[in-house]
Amino acid sequence: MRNVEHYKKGYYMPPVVDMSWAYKDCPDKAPVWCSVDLRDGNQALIIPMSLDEKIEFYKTLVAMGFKEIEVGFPAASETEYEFLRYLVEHDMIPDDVTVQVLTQAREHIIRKTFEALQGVKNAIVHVYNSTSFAQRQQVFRMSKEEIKQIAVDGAKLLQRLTDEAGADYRFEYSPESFTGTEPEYALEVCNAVLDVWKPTADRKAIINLPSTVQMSMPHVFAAQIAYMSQNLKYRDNVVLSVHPHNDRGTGVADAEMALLAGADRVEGTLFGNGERTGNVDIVTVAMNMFALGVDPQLDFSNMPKLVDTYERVTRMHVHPRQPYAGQLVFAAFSGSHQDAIAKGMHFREEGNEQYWTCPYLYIDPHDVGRTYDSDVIRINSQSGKGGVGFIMEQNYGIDMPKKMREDFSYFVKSVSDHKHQELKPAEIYDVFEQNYLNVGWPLKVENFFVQKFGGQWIGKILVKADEEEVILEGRGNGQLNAISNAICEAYGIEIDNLVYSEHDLDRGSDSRGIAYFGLTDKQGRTTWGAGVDTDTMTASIFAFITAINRMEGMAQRVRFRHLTSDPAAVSEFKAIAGQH
Ligand SMILES: CC(=O)SCCNC(=O)CCNC(=O)[C@H](O)C(C)(C)COP(=O)(O)OP(=O)(O)OC[C@H]1O[C@@H](n2cnc3c(N)ncnc32)[C@H](O)[C@@H]1OP(=O)(O)O
Ligand SMILES: CC(C)C(=O)C(=O)O
Repeated sequence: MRNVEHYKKGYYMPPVVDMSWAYKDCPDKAPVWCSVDLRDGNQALIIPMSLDEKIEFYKTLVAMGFKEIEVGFPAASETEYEFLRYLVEHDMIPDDVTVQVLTQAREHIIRKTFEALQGVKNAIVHVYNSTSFAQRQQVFRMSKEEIKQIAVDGAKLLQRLTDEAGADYRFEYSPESFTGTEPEYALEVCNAVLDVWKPTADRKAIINLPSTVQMSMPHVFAAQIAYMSQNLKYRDNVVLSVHPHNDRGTGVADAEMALLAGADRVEGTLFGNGERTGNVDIVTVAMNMFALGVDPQLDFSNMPKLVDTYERVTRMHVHPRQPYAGQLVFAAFSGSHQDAIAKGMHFREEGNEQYWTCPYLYIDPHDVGRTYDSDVIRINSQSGKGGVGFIMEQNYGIDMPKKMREDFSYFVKSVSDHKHQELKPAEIYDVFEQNYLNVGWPLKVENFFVQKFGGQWIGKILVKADEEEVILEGRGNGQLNAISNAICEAYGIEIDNLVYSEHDLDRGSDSRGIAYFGLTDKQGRTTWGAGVDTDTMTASIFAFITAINRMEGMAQRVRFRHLTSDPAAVSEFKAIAGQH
């Protein structure tokens, strides 16, 4: 790459690097979650949310179980200010929910923020200033002492205004751009702020460490968090929070490793909306816990609805591959995956496994409100018999013999390949119907009857062949055998092997059955057919005729052996068969 020499590591390792947290495999309980969708997420939108949109999003967050919600930056705009006022005036802050507001460490902005807070019972006032080397050098052009003083002055003003208001607000401080700050200096600033607030067990302070811009691999961030966690003053009375962004695409890893390294709280957004590449995606972090058997204490059981609300109010889109939430994240198109999933589902249905272990599906799609039918097994030219069979069985109750599934799946594959598109269950059924079900050309069954004489069955079948109605007659040791012999003898068909099965399609007195025939000729070529009728014998004959009709060269055979029957005999047959 050109210009690589323009880059260097912009982060700082802590003076003591403790990696012992890496021996833990997973957080053992949910952290405190704080949604910053309405602030950090909102400030990153092309068109920030309107009042109504913020209200809808807020209600969604409360319903999901968020207990801490950063509702905005009240000093930023009228909408932000009005939104908080609306929540207060419409009594929309449940007792167990704390609203959080963000403010720069500047007096007039803090004052405006407090104005907006009037009447709020449970609030967190979140004050920040940037501490990084680059911001000190380029933005503020201030010394470390001067930057620390901004934080301390801001902390003092928060305390004073809270006392004046007779309120019980909690406080949060963020050394913004923490990841570009020397850890010892970040610690010094945070401890100076804590010395102002003197947090107690019943009024803890939040120290929030943001990867405002991600700069390192996640384990480095976690080492920084471990250092802060181990060296912050008043640690027992401090809630250590992280606020990862996603510039390196590892926001989730930052959050997860930080939790192992000592963080108690995570600030993030749904689906990772936020500045640039976004904030950490709380959905993924929480669902990752869920998938390891740890209750995240947030409700994602209707993910499609959540996605819909989010997309509508933010005008952002959830990527089809977004973990747990994307349109395609449970979809299996490829044959071997479908086969394994279908078998895994059967294994589970048989009551074999207490835990979710289905191959290729990390979690049960039902747990996030998705369905197997439309979300999991999806059919295109990469699909195989397992998936096609699963769709036919789940949607239409059609349980073909194994080899027939294979035959059918190649058919479906090729239709999808030629159309160059995915096939929906109804389209797959159409392919089945047109090619395998009651196919009536070149031979069409008009009617039949069978009678037993002595030990033998005599079958007569009236078929339409080449526009001619013909009666065929055969004998056999069973009813079906007599009819099939009638057809095979008439057209010189030799069958080497035969597969037959049938099952009910529906339940009830007039339920239909489906029969399947696989016929293998002397050259080893197999054709398949299915027949549906309320009468099993009729369904079987339809299936047989379909399989015959699908044999190679059958049309020529019918034409070549042009058979005729006396019209009087046909009328007589119809009359007799009609009585049966
Ligand atoms: C990483 C984050 O996401 S932090 C949150 C960022 N979010 C936002 O900024 C959205 C809302 N912000 C706003 O609407 C506006 O910035 C306002 C209303 C808060 C303030 O507006 P303004 O005063 O016009 O401008 P602006 O934010 O650019 O202020 C820059 C000045 O504040 C100083 N400043 C910036 N942040 C801070 C801070 N956290 N604490 C103290 N001073 C700060 C800058 O050094 C600069 O000082 P200077 O005027 O002496 O050069
Ligand atoms: C205000 C702070 C926490 C922030 O949004 C950031 O640093 O990303």
